[in-house]
Amino acid sequence: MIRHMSEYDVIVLGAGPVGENVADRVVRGGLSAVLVEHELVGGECSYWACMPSKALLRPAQALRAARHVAGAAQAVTGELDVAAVLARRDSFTSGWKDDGQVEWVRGAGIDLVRGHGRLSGVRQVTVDTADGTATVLTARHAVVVATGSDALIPDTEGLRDARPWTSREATSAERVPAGLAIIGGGVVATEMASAYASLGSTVTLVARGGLLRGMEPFAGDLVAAGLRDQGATVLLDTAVSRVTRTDAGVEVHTGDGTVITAEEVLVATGRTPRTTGIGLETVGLAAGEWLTTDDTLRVPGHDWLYAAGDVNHRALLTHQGKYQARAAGDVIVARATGAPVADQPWGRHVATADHAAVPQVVFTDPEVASVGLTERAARAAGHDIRVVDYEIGNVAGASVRQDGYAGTARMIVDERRRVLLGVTFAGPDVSDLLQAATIAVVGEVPIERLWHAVPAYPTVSEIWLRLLEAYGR
Ligand SMILES: Cc1cc2nc3c(=O)[nH]c(=O)nc-3n(C[C@H](O)[C@H](O)[C@H](O)COP(=O)(O)OP(=O)(O)OC[C@H]3O[C@@H](n4cnc5c(N)ncnc54)[C@H](O)[C@@H]3O)c2cc1C
Ligand SMILES: NC(=O)c1ccc[n+]([C@@H]2O[C@H](COP(=O)([O-])OP(=O)(O)OC[C@H]3O[C@@H](n4cnc5c(N)ncnc54)[C@H](O)[C@@H]3O)[C@@H](O)[C@H]2O)c1
Repeated sequence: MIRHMSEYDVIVLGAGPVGENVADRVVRGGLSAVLVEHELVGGECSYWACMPSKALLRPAQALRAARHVAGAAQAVTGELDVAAVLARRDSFTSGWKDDGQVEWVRGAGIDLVRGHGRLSGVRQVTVDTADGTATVLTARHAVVVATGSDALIPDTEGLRDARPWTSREATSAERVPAGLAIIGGGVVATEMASAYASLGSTVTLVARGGLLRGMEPFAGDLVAAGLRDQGATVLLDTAVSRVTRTDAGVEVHTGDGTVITAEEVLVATGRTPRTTGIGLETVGLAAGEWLTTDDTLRVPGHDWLYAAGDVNHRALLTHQGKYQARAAGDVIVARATGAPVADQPWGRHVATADHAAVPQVVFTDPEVASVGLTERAARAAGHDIRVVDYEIGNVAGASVRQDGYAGTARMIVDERRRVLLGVTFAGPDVSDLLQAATIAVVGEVPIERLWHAVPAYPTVSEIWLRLLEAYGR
């Protein structure tokens, strides 16, 4: 039954961090916008991803930091209070209630329709609600798909029947399993291995290759060593052949005949797009695929359809999705009002950084912070590069920060243009070094000018000076 029909300038399907930001930009630009959400306003990031995962990791990181500073270490006489860690995590997810975010949406002048949204034609979305009624929304200008992604569960024998944890269960668990087997070697696997090992679980991580494969190889090596220091077992280059649930928990069988027994198994093998059941076929697009866009986040061949955030597979990160949201929201307003469109590289209406400068932090211990190209990616792209490495522990600020500081920094210099193509830091507390690197890469700051960006003494940021000295003047 059709209950209601409404018209808006812009319809945004999915009220995760990306959808919220698209709608906000649209309204700020003077157009009307409606968000359609079938679960919690705030999306994966707020309730089952970024925030709860970081909340699970931070207390142990703070404890280890104190243990690595003589004087402070003597004051640490107890262990983590697991109940307090879980309670603090719950405060970040607001107990999995979205009242606060709904209030923000209302305050921002955005309408919200709750229910499952699906395209039902050009510039039209039908929202099926729990009471069996449907609301038909039409958009004067644009529909933005910001439905995000789900955990991918591979076709490994027995895995689905074993009722594995995905990132959702790992980030929202109310108790810590005695043993946790983790399949995967990426960001979710390494972060959750660190969190659960610190919380007292016996963790076995099984990676079919190395760890953090898209990053510089030293990052994965340092993270593997860190996880082992935290008591986790890390099995590299190991395939999982079969998983079974038993009365006692789970058994994970590897290709070489090893059987790992644990209470739970976490599958952390990447993501799959939420593009099934959203009516893409009604406008000639395939369901179940990532949505391809141009740099203004518009789907080619459909001048009214945009896709932002995880669902377009450009960069599966909250901050990068929100960056896309700002470009998409603003360009929709510009196109609707006839204002000039700045779609040249690095213009206001394009997400150029998705190709050249995606910053990412892996919140393991040590942390990994990277932006731009790795050595491998730069060579594959045909750049004439020089690779400059420096041990961060040799920097005065690092030695003061932590006894026995171990970490590595690498910058990739484009030798032709003498600018940075990429930077990676791996070491304790390196996350906040990243924005300087991002500015250097995005700003294409010449090496000669970087010498004038003097890092304060004695901060870990002096790594910049050491990298420049290692490169030479
Ligand atoms: C464990 C984990 C940790 C992470 N940590 C970080 C981190 O530290 N930093 C970082 O930058 N990124 C992190 N990420 C990635 C980050 O969570 C995503 O990049 C981000 O959530 C993507 O935002 P989005 O708005 O595109 O999608 P989502 O957050 O998935 O939001 C999509 C929304 O759309 C709704 N929706 C979907 N389909 C429909 C429909 N048909 N009708 C109505 N509503 C619908 C969903 O319910 C959801 O609310 C992490 C991911 C995981 C899994
Ligand atoms: N701190 C952060 O920024 C953060 C934290 C968590 C997640 N995320 C985002 O969430 C996304 C998902 O993370 P993820 O760790 O699930 O994905 P990922 O792509 O980082 O890693 C997937 C891992 O699973 C392995 N894998 C894939 N298929 C497999 C199979 N069939 N069998 C065994 N292993 C297999 C891969 O080799 C890889 O090691 C990432 O793209 C990341 O950007 C970000």
